[in-house]
Amino acid sequence: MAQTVVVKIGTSSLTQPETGQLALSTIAALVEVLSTLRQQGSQVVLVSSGAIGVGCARLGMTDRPKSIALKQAVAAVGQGRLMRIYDDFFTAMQQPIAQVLLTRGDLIERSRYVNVYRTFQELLQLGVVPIVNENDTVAVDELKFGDNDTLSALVASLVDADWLFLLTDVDRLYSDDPRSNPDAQPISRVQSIKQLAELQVQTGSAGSRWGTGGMVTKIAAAQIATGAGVRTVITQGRSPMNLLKILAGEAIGTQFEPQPRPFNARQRWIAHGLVSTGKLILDDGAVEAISNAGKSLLAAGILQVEGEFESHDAVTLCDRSGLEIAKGLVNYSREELQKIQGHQSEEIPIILGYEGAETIVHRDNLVLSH
Ligand SMILES: Nc1ncnc2c1ncn2[C@@H]1O[C@H](COP(=O)(O)OP(=O)(O)O)[C@@H](O)[C@H]1O
Ligand SMILES: N[C@@H](CCC(=O)OP(=O)(O)O)C(=O)O
Repeated sequence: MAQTVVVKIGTSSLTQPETGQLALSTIAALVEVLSTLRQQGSQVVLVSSGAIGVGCARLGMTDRPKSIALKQAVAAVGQGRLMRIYDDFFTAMQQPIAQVLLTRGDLIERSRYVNVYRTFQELLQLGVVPIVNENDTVAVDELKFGDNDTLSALVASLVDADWLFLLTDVDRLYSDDPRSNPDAQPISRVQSIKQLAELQVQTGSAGSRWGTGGMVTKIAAAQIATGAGVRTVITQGRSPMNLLKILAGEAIGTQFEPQPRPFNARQRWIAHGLVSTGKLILDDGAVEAISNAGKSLLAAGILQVEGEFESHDAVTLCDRSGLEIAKGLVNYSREELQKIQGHQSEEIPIILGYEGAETIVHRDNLVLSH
C-alpha cells in the first residue's frame, strides 16, 4: 500500500566508527531500499545526519569539534560531500533527490511553516526523495532542533507520515544502554507513552562517538511522532533491508504504536512547529473545561503566569502540579495576563482600558497534550 515513510539515519550508521569514513555499503543498501519503496508508490523522506562527521573525516579531524564556529564550518564541508554521495547512489537507481536544510525558525512562523509544508508536498508529488538535515552552518543556538531525531519527528508530523524509522547502531531500544550494561533487556513494542514511562528506560549520558543525542532524543522523537499519529520504529541502520520486512509486518526493532489522535495541519503546527515561551498554571475547573469539555481558556481559570511572551505567541497550559495539559496561541501578552488573571471576562476591558479578546486561548488555537 502506498504510504508516506520518513527515515532518519544517524552518523553512527553512516560512518565507520573507527575512522569516521563513510560506510558506503550501508548507504548503498539504504538507497536501494528507499528507491524500491518509491517504485512501489510510497512517498519517502530521508533525514540524514552526517554533515559534521563526514566533514571531520574530509579534514582529517579525529574528534568531533566543540566550538560552534568550527562545527558550522565542518558541517559546510561535510554536507556537500554527503549530498554528492547520495546523488551518485540515487542516480544509479534513477531516483531524483532534493536537499532540504531547515532550522527551527522555519517552522515557528505560520507562513514559513506552510511554505515548508507546500515545498514538501510538491517534492513528494514530483516523486522526489527530499534529503533533510538541520542547516548546521547557519543555525544559531536559540533556533536549533539540536538533533536530527527531533527534526525527523517534526518532519514526520509536518508531512503527516504513516511511518518514522530511526536508524541507529543498536538493533532496538533496551531497558538500559547495552554498551555499558550487558543485562539490558530488549524492548520490542511500546503501546503508549504511559507504558514507556513505566518501563523506566535508562539511556546513559551520551550517544556514540560521532552521534549527537544518544537514545534520549530517539525516545523524545518517538513521543512527538506517535503523538502526531505516526508509527515509529527504532532499528539497526546497518541492515536497511529490514525496513521492507517491517513494512510487511515483521516484528523487528522497537515499534512504538501511534496514538489515535488525528491532528489537522494547523493543530500539527501549534503542537510541533511552535516553541512555547510561557506557561499558564490553571485551576481545576479550567483544566476540566479544556481537557474534557473542549472549551476555550478564560482569564478566570488562570492561577499563575510564567515566562516571557507577547500576544499570539505559544504558551503551555499546565495543571496545579505543573503537568502540561495543552499548548496554544495566547491572545494577550504576559503583562496583560498578569493584570487580568483570575478575573471574569467582562472585567477585562475595565482593567486594561481597552476591548480585547474574550478568550485567553481560543479552543481553535489549542492542542491537548497526551
Ligand atoms: N536504553 C538504550 N537502548 C539502546 N541504546 C542505548 C540506550 N541508552 C543509550 N544507548 C546508546 O545510544 C546509542 C545510539 O545513539 P547515537 O550514537 O546518538 O546514534 P545515532 O548517531 O544513530 O543518532 C547506542 O550506540 C547506544 O549505546
Ligand atoms: N546535523 C548534524 C547531525 C545531528 C545529529 O542528530 O546527529 P546523529 O545523532 O548522528 O543523528 C550533522 O549532520 O552532522
